[in-house]
Amino acid sequence: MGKTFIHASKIKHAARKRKHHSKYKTLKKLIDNDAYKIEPSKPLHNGKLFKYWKNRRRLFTKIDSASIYMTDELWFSVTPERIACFLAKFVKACIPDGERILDVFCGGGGNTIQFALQFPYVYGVDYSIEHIYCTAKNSRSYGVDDRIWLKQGSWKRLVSKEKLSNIKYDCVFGSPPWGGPEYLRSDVYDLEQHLKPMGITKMLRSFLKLSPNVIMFLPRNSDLDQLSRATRKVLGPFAKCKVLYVKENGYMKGIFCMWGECFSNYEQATQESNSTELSSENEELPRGKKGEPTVVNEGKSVDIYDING
Ligand SMILES: C[S@@+](CC[C@H](N)C(=O)[O-])C[C@H]1O[C@@H](n2cnc3c(N)ncnc32)[C@H](O)[C@@H]1O
Repeated sequence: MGKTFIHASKIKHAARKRKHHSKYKTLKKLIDNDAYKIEPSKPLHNGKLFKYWKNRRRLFTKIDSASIYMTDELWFSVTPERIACFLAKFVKACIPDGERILDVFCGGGGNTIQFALQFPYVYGVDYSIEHIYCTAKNSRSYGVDDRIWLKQGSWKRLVSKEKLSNIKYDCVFGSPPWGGPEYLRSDVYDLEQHLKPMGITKMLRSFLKLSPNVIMFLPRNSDLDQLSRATRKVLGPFAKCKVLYVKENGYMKGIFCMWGECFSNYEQATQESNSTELSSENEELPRGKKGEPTVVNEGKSVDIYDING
């Protein structure tokens, strides 16, 4: 299954087998030292991360009952569990027969794990071997490491070398780096300049090489006009991007941007994707009517959901 990937439940074996390769040497060291394991009751040494640590149970609800592994970067990068769970159920509702999901920047496995709870084959890519290790460990704690395959590598390189195209993915998801917590410094987030490792147009093009169904998790202050332009440039003048503003506990967490026919009529899917109450609000809706996914211009439509938690 996915020759270029390592099965998450076999990373120890892979690290031992390829121990002469530098990245596997690092992986072996991490495994041997049980590195990055969180002691949930002990505040972190790094004071700057305290506010993230205080919210640790939002990131992984199993943090008190199972072993969770996090690097410093992951504290502010992992998708909170309720949001990741909502998205995974949403994708399942939109693509009920789907089997294979690719999570391009898998980080600590926040999204990968929730996808694996819904789909039988989930592939995670990240250029940090530490994060690949954390995803493997965390997925084990959630009992889904048998459904996850991982690959370390730079997204640009993997796509240009066509290293991932031997698998037919039903959906490609990515939560790319937003450039750290500073992403809110300006009113509008420039999706061409500040998104890593490439701007929105190139990123969309690269995702679409692998599946017609694409989702990205982007900053809440993303420039929607850039999103429209990228959509039309890559997919043609009549193409649409659905934008779902996601709130947790009344706080706007980010936006899910979706391309692909299966995401066009998602009213039904949002109802199916969340077992708790989902409410739509219009207070921060940029333009459009309450509760309706409204086309606000040629390139995008906007909706807003509050995941009560
Ligand atoms: C926002 S985090 C993803 C968090 C993840 N969704 C989760 O819930 O744990 C972004 C990830 O992208 C990875 N990354 C950054 N640049 C990359 C690149 N060029 N290729 C692959 N991964 C990259 C980082 O190592 C980081 O783990």
